[in-house]
Amino acid sequence: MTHRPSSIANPTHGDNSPPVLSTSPGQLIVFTGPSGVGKGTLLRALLEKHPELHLSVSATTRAPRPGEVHGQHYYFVERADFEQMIRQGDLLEWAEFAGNYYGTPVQSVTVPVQAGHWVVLEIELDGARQIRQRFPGAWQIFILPPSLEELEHRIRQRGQDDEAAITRRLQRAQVEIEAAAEFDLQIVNDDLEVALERLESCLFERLQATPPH
Ligand SMILES: Nc1nc2c(ncn2[C@@H]2O[C@H](COP(=O)(O)OP(=O)(O)O)[C@@H](O)[C@H]2O)c(=O)[nH]1
Ligand SMILES: Nc1ncnc2c1ncn2[C@@H]1O[C@H](COP(=O)(O)OP(=O)(O)O)[C@@H](O)[C@H]1O
Repeated sequence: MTHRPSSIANPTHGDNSPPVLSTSPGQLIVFTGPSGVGKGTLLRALLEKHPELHLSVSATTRAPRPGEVHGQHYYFVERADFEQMIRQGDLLEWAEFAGNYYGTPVQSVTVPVQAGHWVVLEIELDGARQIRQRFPGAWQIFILPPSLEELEHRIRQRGQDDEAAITRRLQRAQVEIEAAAEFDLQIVNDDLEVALERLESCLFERLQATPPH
């Protein structure tokens, strides 16, 4: 467990509840699921078909992977800067995952949602729980792997993480999967096309009533 400065409050750790916020006139959609399950792959395919969806860019202290671009995949920041963002209230939610901080900048959500857009967050379990408290109107989707063996296979064949990072991700995966029932919708990402079709149909059926601007 990484040292957490005592002045940094995290809503999932029993601190004062932050104010409840509205997703109107837009929509807020949260994607959660264990590392390696295929969230990024599914989201890329969804956004290609539906460029009207806005993907929120998170801040992280993780080092960039080859090909990752600052401001596009993540805002890559130092730990001290991230902790300052927390203190300043610049993050809607944040969590530590596999030894690094991850968080959603307030502006990445409030500006497009207030402009009437549909905003997608791809975040881990602690963060999804914080968003559920702050935005009761958000729609939360959990992506499941067909099995833990297939999940490990996908993380390994992606070839992006060292052995220690893989172990931390797999340990956390079991905890996250146990929380899947908390979410509004669960989708098993076995066959990618089937999962994408289910995601698309559920998403647009559910959100049709308020189309994006
Ligand atoms: N709470 C929170 N989690 C995030 C955020 N951005 C990314 N994550 C999650 O952090 C975890 C690790 O992400 P990453 O290092 O990119 O690894 P990957 O999911 O294995 O590709 C994943 O579960 C992401 O969904 C964020 O802004 N807040
Ligand atoms: N349905 C699927 N079947 C087989 N492999 C998949 C499927 N979905 C994703 N993958 C692969 O699994 C690996 C992890 O996917 P990724 O999207 O990076 O996961 P996440 O964003 O959840 O960490 C990638 O190599 C990706 O190509």
